[in-house]
Amino acid sequence: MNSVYILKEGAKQIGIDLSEQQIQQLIQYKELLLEWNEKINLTAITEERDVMIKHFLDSLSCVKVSRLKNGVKMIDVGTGAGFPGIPLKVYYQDIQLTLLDSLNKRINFLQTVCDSLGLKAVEFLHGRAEDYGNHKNYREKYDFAVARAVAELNILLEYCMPFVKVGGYFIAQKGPNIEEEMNRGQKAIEILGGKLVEKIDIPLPFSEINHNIVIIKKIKQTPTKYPRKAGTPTKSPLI
Ligand SMILES: C[S@@+](CC[C@H](N)C(=O)[O-])C[C@H]1O[C@@H](n2cnc3c(N)ncnc32)[C@H](O)[C@@H]1O
Repeated sequence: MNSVYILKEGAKQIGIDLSEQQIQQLIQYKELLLEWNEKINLTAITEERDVMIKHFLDSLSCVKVSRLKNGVKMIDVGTGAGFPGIPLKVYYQDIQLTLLDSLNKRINFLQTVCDSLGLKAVEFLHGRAEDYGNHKNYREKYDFAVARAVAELNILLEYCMPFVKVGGYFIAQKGPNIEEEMNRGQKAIEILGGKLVEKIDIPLPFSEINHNIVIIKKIKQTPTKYPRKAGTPTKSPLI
């Protein structure tokens, strides 16, 4: 199976159609990812097939969140090499996207990708979620915060909920078997002004693995003492 086939068919399995242009943008992204990965550490996934499935299709599975649509303002917290933010931007060309990561080399890579793919309305932030979450230009300014593979839910909630407007959503992309992690996150959801909406169990195309998407709605403002200073959410997670 070649990459184009995997993307086209995998997208159909998720329930979306990718245009020729979107396929070409993702192929170009894959080329840049593998090229830059030889110089800076971006991903441990280097087989083309795995990049298509475990990075691109997995990121695109967020489209299962019915509230996500063109026009929204979204921040991807701890985006790394751009997941899930960039594949979502390729699909919903009109979202206003902010990509945040604490590693500057990754931010440089993301700027190159967005320039090369012609993706507009993307903002790049280098720094820690705990610092930007307290900044007036970013706090409670987003319809959606998304994050994949950054931290356990109770820590991740403290990174992400401060960015979300009241009435907006936090989407956490998680692996299989997350019941315990969700139990440990209950308290943090409440403290930070959230309400669990649903957990969607999603089969990853061409794979045996099921992934989960946890959707949390922000129902009231996050108390101003959160996020605590950089490093504290990891050292003493809310429980
Ligand atoms: C394991 S990588 C995952 C990257 C990407 N989301 C993915 O799914 O492939 C975690 C990323 O989160 C970033 N990160 C971790 N803690 C962070 C924080 N407190 N603020 C901003 N970025 C953070 C790291 O620099 C790293 O790039």
